[in-house]
Amino acid sequence: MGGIEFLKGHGTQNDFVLLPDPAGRLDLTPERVAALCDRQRGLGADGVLRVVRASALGVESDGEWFMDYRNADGSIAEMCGNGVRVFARYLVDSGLAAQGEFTVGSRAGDRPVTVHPDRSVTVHMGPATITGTSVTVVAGRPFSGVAVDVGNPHLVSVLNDDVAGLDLREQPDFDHDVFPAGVNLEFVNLLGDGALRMRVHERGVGETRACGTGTVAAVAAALHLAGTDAGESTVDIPGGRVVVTVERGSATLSGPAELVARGELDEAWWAAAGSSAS
Ligand SMILES: N[C@@H](CCC[C@H](N)C(=O)O)C(=O)O
Repeated sequence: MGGIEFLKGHGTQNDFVLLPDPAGRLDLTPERVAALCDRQRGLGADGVLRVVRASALGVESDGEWFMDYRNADGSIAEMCGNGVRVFARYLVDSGLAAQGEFTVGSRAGDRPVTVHPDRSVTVHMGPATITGTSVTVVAGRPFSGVAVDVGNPHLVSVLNDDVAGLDLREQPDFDHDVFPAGVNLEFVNLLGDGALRMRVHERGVGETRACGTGTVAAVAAALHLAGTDAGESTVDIPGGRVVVTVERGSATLSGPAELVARGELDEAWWAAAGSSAS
């Protein structure tokens, strides 16, 4: 077997290892994902994007390519908004898709994307659905929030205090009856004129510097609390800025997507990573 190709990329500093695997041959175990994403014993990333043909997985999609997304802990998630942008960037830069509009398959369904000449990418994120309310507890402090489904689960809490003051190093508590499969937790300040500032604690990762589905959830929740279901916002996250539009039944996410490096994984490391925390 030849070496296993990888790339490293990020969207507003939500960073990913990309594994081109058109025919779906890689044995991508949770252990290998966790080892790749480990910032000491691996390459380091918030998640892995396996680039595989939808037909190779037998997945129904209008797009040729399927984003097989994994969280840093090895768990599988339905959708990753920043990941789709980086995935689309890779397809265009590698000549696997033409710049402009095309569709990427994901576990949450097809996601039409537009890759712009300035290297930014817009993703049609599907509906952001308000599903109720719940509470999260951060370092002993309860915060009520709005639950939002963006293909994956979110709980958005709007704070009066600056979100910069939150300690998100530990997993915040949440209601496991409401979120049996876990939840991404967004903490938001309203900046006026619809602009938001956000920090996020991601399911399966921990605090990250950006979360695309999280920014869509945050805007949908802010609009809901303001008594409406449509609007456009900038969202400032630690890793940069994205623009989100929400309409009834659909949302878009626009922001940068960069590729940083490409190389080959060491075969002995890959083999050992499949079985234990090497
Ligand atoms: N960073 C992503 C979301 C990745 C999945 C999430 N951690 C989950 O488990 O649902 C994004 O940009 O949307």
